[in-house]
Amino acid sequence: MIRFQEVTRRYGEKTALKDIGLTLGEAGIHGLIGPDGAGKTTLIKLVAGLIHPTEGKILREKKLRLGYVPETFAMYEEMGVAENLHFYGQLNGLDRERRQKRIDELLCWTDLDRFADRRAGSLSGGMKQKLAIAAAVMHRPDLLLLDEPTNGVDPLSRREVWRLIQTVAREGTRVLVSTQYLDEARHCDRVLLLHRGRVLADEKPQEYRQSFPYRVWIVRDAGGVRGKWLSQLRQESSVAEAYSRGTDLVVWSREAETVGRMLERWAQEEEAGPVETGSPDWEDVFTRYLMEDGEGEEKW
Ligand SMILES: Nc1ncnc2c1ncn2[C@@H]1O[C@H](COP(=O)(O)OP(=O)(O)OP(=O)(O)O)[C@@H](O)[C@H]1O
Repeated sequence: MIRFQEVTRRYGEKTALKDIGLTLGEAGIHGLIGPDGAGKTTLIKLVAGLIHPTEGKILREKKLRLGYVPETFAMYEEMGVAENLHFYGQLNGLDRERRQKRIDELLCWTDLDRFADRRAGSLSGGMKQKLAIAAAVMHRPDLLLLDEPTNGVDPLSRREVWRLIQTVAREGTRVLVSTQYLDEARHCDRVLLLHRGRVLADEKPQEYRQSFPYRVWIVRDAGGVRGKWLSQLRQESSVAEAYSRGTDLVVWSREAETVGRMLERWAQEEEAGPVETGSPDWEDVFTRYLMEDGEGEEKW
């Protein structure tokens, strides 16, 4: 277990994390979600012990073995895939026999066995991340830290990377993983939402969804009327939020009947629609917290 006690971390004048009190390291996957600059990397580096709090304390379980996958690819690009793993195994003190056995296991597990001799620098984004994860779990850590492991990875490889993370967690390694992809919350057992260096919430994914306080309306194919409707909707007291998603218009309201009837009428008049009522998606669920924190327009 790792406990943060009123931890503040500054870089010069800039406060990256403010008064953080939290406990990390439960079994399973703990996701870390927040917009650019929220403080995710700073939090992970503090857990890893790579940087230290400016104020406050971090209490860490003794003899905690950590694995760390940083935001930027940290393997030796000129070395082969298996060669990189040998190197990490050596660093972690595995003797030759145990190292070879573990590397065979990891190559097979990541489907990188066909590429064992390939230069690490020539791998695709997804394969690079799989190699980085294999190197980080070489010594079977108690806690694996991953800083945006799916950033810039194509959607199919993202699924592969999550499959690996889930296997690591099932085998008993606790995982702390940051992401900018909100829908990846569904892979986590718990999600910590960071914004401007503060923790806004730390709950199970289903709890976020269940506590969403608004009914959601979606006007499909609202292309031509979006701009006009958005400005009208934002003046309506019964509308909590209205925004465009692709060619759709999304509206949140506590008074769903009034808003629903109004949207239906508009859609008929302007030949837009259909108008549907739906459940909030991950963007709705997390944007609500940013909005309540006084920032409606912040980009994820
Ligand atoms: N070395 C540094 N010197 C000065 N400011 C920094 C430094 N590292 C981070 N910051 C600032 O601290 C804040 C938090 O940064 P951090 O990298 O932890 O956020 P993040 O959530 O990981 O964002 P990103 O997804 O952009 O990496 C940001 O405003 C950032 O500009």
